[in-house]
Amino acid sequence: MATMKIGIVGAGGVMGRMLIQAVARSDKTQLAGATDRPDTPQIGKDAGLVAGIEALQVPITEDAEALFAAAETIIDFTAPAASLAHAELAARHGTALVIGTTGLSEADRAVLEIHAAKIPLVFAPNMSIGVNLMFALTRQIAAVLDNSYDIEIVEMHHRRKVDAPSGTALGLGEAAATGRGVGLAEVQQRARDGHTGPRKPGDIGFAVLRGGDVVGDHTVVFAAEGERIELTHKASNRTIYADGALRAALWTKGRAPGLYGMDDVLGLNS
Ligand SMILES: NC(=O)C1=CN([C@@H]2O[C@H](COP(=O)(O)OP(=O)(O)OC[C@H]3O[C@@H](n4cnc5c(N)ncnc54)[C@H](OP(=O)(O)O)[C@@H]3O)[C@@H](O)[C@H]2O)C=CC1
Ligand SMILES: O=C(O)C1=N[C@H](C(=O)O)C[C@H](O)C1
Repeated sequence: MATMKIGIVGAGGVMGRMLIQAVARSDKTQLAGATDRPDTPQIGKDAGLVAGIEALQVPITEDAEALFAAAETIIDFTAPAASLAHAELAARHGTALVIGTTGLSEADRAVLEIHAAKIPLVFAPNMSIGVNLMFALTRQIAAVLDNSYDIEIVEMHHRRKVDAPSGTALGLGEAAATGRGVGLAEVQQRARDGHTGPRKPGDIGFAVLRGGDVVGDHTVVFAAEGERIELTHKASNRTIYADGALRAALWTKGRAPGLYGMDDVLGLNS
């Protein structure tokens, strides 16, 4: 069976290195190339050595144009502006794209939608199986419980994380709002401070913690008078994200253009 040629952008990042390891580990994929931001010390180094494995004879370059021309599918865990630039390149080259970057605005998502008219593009704030099941469970529970159950979403991540709430927390908020048949924008409480007054029925609240090396913890709380349901996911290893992204990349083969999520990849919609 022919292996899929995968390109990794943001190759020197924490997830970039995990993705290089995952591509090298799989017998279904080969590393077509790897890029990072110009001026980073990783440029010119071997992608395998940067990822902490054996040399792969693939240097990390700053030439994204060449990478998008050479690869069948690109995996991007970088930063919002970089992911938008990569989506434009992917659409121009007809290269499938998997984006795990979080912190994109509504306007950014609309831009992805435009590029996805030309290529299969999988975009998901969390590539793990567990969290994607938790999205579905959150939607189901929220559809059953009325506003006497207050929904709060708590997340904790490592001290390096730059966006808040996490993309996953916002995804859980979307799932809860969808279950309740409301728009998240109308009911979200992204932060509380000072004399806030009592909680409004129907609000969906967020609380964010940052510290140490926490990979990613998420809890959805449904709290009523007399009882509380809590759904919790704790990531202890980033391979769940890298393996999920690789699964998404393989899934794009022969797929029609469009903007897809991990629920499509995992068959959670059928
Ligand atoms: N969907 C999911 O399952 C998951 C999503 N994430 C998300 O992935 C993203 C990355 O996370 P993480 O790996 O921890 O972050 P890092 O900061 O470690 O890595 C990001 C990498 O992208 C590089 N980069 C930035 N701009 C560009 C550019 N224009 N071209 C090429 N490379 C660029 C950075 O370079 P430099 O350092 O020089 O700026 C860095 O190497 C975050 O948004 C995070 O929330 C993380 C885990 C799971
Ligand atoms: O930055 C991270 O590390 C993570 N980001 C994603 C998010 O914002 O939800 C996914 C995961 O929680 C790890």
